[in-house]
Amino acid sequence: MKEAVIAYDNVDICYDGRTVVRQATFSLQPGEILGIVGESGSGKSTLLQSAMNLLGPGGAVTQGHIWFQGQDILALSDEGMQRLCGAQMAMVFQDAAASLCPVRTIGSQICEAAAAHLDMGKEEVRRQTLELFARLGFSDGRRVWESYPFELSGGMNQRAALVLVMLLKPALLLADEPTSALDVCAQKQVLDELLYLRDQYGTAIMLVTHDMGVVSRVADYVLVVKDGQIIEYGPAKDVLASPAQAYTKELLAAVPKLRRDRR
Ligand SMILES: Nc1ncnc2c1ncn2[C@@H]1O[C@H](COP(=O)(O)OP(=O)(O)OP(=O)(O)O)[C@@H](O)[C@H]1O
Repeated sequence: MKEAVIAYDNVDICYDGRTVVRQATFSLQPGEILGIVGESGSGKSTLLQSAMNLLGPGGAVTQGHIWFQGQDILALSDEGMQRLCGAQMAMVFQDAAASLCPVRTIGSQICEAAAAHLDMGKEEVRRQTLELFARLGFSDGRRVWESYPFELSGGMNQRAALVLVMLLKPALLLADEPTSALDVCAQKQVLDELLYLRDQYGTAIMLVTHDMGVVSRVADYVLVVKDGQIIEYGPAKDVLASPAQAYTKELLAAVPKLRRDRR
């Protein structure tokens, strides 16, 4: 078995002394997509944020280890963490525009992020980005490159954020509800981009979502969190076909018809 891209080993996470995630243990191999589901406040985002040391001042991992490609990330210095973030571990959020700078074009933001992590000139970054835009079916890639985030739809901003991730080719993408704010059409395009990222670059993806339909479409494994505890974890096809926990059945009951039409 290959080394895990990321492995949580008996992890507890607290905010201001209150434990909100308990004994989390799971791992992802290269190219695997893990769907993380559970009701609001169950600890899904906290799990993602802990991998990037983004818990904020009141938050801390108080027990266990998080291993990234064999390195104990909780023991990394700030510089060590900064080297990992972006180049090897990237994150996308529900509101892509909010994570982009409002007063700079998509193109200049892609160039800046690429300059921080890639040995590539601006012209080459532009060429590769426009090539990816074209391959991913953007109808007018040049316009997107020259646009400010507010000039684009939420779906287009999310897709552009994922193209930046594709340039960086990280080993791990943390995706926090990347499709929740989008209409059905944009949702499909973003899911297709996640699959493209995984298939082309072998990126493993931790995907937080409320939507079991999204899980059924792209996830290889599913992790169900309730009140900070993992209550079910296994191959998506098994968990979706015969959930062991009543709570998972309830989540599934909210989806009228599940389709795994891409796999
Ligand atoms: N910065 C913070 N400070 C204090 N408590 C926090 C902080 N962030 C999250 N929490 C608490 O931690 C628990 C888990 O929150 P988290 O955001 O991880 O849940 P979630 O499953 O991602 O919810 P949602 O689906 O609504 O985004 C909640 O009780 C929440 O109130």
